[in-house]
Amino acid sequence: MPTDLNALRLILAEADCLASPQTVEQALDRMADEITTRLADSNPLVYTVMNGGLIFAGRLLTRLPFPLETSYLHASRYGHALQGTLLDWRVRPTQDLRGRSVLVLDDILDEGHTLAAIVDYLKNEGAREVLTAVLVHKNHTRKAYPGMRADFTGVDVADRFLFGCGMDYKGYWRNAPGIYAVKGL
Ligand SMILES: O=P(O)(O)OC[C@H]1O[C@H](OP(=O)(O)OP(=O)(O)O)[C@H](O)[C@@H]1O
Ligand code: HPA
Repeated sequence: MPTDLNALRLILAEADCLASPQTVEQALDRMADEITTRLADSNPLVYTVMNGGLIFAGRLLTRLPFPLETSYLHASRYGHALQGTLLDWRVRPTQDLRGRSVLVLDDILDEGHTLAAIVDYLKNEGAREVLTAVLVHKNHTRKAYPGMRADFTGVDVADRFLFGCGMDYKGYWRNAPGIYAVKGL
């Protein structure tokens, strides 16, 4: 079936904006300051979690004024679905992690199973410390463990289905510049 582009345009037009592009910019500036304070002298290896972390990482990394290395990994639990299932590792890290400080960047901590599995994996590979940064923390009590939070968070938002700034609605609108909730979801 051909993609219904007008239906996709309507999704954005009717969505609730939970964080404006300006709010996102301010959150990125604050996160960059916090991460710089914590990691400027640690020579970190910074992993972007594909695909959702791509836009967040691109916007954050140029704000970090210290030496670091970048790489990516790909783990997916949702595909284009609105609910998560088992984590599917598509690209695992290949670098030597022994003794390294590692920072993981992703768009959202929703239930947290994705980040929890990635952190476990990186620690098992010998990382000295693994820190996490997400643009969005979704407020609810269904986390992988009670009280789970990333080390660095951009904005806390309501328990809705979100898109924009890397988060997709059925594969679309990762490119939307703010953080939006689908009407009725
Ligand atoms: O906290 P959780 O409930 O585990 O969900 C968060 C994860 O879900 C999304 O990835 P997704 O599986 O949709 O893959 P994608 O990044 O390729 O869209 C998002 O980018 C996070 O990685
Ligand atoms: O609310 C969401 N939107 C898009 N992708 C996601 N992955 C986990 N939660 C979400």
